[in-house]
Amino acid sequence: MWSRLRTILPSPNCLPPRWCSGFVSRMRYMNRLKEDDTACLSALHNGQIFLFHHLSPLLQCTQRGTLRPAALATSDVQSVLERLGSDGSLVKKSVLVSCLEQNQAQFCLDVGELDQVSVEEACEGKFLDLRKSLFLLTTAEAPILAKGQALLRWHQTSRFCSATGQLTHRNQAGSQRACSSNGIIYYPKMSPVVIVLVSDGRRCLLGRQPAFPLGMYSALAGFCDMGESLEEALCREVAEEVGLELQSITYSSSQHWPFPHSSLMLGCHATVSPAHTQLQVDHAELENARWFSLEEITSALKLQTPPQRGDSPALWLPPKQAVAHRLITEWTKQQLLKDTDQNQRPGSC
Ligand SMILES: NC(=O)C1=CN([C@@H]2O[C@H](COP(=O)(O)OP(=O)(O)OC[C@H]3O[C@@H](n4cnc5c(N)ncnc54)[C@H](O)[C@@H]3O)[C@@H](O)[C@H]2O)C=CC1
Ligand SMILES: [Mg+2]
Repeated sequence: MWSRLRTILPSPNCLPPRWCSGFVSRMRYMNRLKEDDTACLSALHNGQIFLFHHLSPLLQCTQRGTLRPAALATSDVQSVLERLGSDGSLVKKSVLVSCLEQNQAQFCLDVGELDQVSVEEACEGKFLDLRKSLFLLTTAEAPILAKGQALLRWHQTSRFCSATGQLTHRNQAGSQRACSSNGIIYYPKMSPVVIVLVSDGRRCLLGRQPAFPLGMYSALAGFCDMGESLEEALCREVAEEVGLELQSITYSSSQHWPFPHSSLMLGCHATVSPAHTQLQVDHAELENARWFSLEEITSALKLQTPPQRGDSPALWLPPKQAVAHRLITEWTKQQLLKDTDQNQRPGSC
C-alpha cells in the first residue's frame, strides 16, 4: 500500500475572498478585536448580530421565499431584549464571528434564556435546527452560522478550568477563556477529521450511518487518532470501515464542521485498485456502504427534495455546504471529462 498527498489549489469558490480589496485590513481588524476588549465592545455596538436559541439559528424568509440568516443591528437586538425584560448585559455575551466591508463586525448571540416564540415574533423569524438550516441555506452566511454555533457551544461547555476546577472568564470577542485562579488560557477546541471519496476508476464509494436522514449516503469519514498524519488516518479509516487498502490520495479542500462538536474536515479523493473492490463493511460503524455508478450519482445530484418515508428508495446526498458534497461533485465532473475524452479518441464510436 502506498499513499501520496498532493496539494492542489482548491477551486476559487473554496477559498476565502482574500483577493477582494480590503481583505488584509479586515483580517487585521478582526485580530485587533480579539486582543482589545474595549475596541471589541465598541465594534459590537456598531455591528450586526445573528441570534441563536439553544444553538438553533434565527432564519428569516426573503421576498423570493428562500430562507436566510437574520443579521440584525445590535441596537435592534438591544431594544428587543429590553422589551422582553432582559437587562443590557446579555448582548455582551455575543461572540465575534466575521467582519463585513467597512469593518462592520458580525457576532453571534444565544438568547436561550428568553422565551423562544417571543423573540421569533419580535424579530420576524424562526429558530431552526442548524443541521436542517444547512440543508436549506444557499447564502454565503451558512459557514458563519456553523462557526457561531461552534463557538457558542464551546463557551457553554467550557465554564470551568480542567486543572483547578475554578470558573473561567472569556474575553470580549469570545476567542479565548482564562482561568480565574491561575490564568491558564483556553482556546476553542477542534478535532481533525478526514473525509474521503474513494473511487475504483469507474464508481465511487459511499457509506451510510444509522443516524443519517432517509436515503442519505456520504463519503467515508473519521476522527484522526493522536499522532497520526492525514494520510495515515485516511488509510486506517477506510481499512476499518470497509476493509479496503488505498492506492493513492489527493487532497481536495477542507471545511469547519460544527457537528457534533467542532471538527476540521480534511477532504481528499482516493483510489483503490479495480481488482480489489470487495467491501467488508464494519456494521458497528456503518449501516451500509456500497459502490455507486456515475449515473446514480448524477441523478442524485439533480434531486431537489429529500425522499420521504414510503417513497421508493432514492440516493440522497449531503447538503451543498458539506465538503462531502464538494468531493462528490468534483468526482462527477472528473468522470464526465474522462468519458468525453474517451469518446473523442480516434476510433471511438
Ligand atoms: N461535512 C461533511 O461533509 C461530513 C461530515 N462528517 C462528520 O465527520 C465526523 C466523523 O465521522 P464519523 O464517521 O462519525 O467518525 P469515526 O468513523 O471516527 O467514528 C466515530 C467514533 O469515533 C470515536 N472518536 C474518536 N475520536 C473522537 C473525537 N475527537 N470526537 C468524537 N468521537 C471520536 C468515537 O467513539 C465515535 O463514536 C462526524 O462528526 C460527522 O459529523 C461525516 C460525513 C460528512
Ligand atoms: Mg466513520
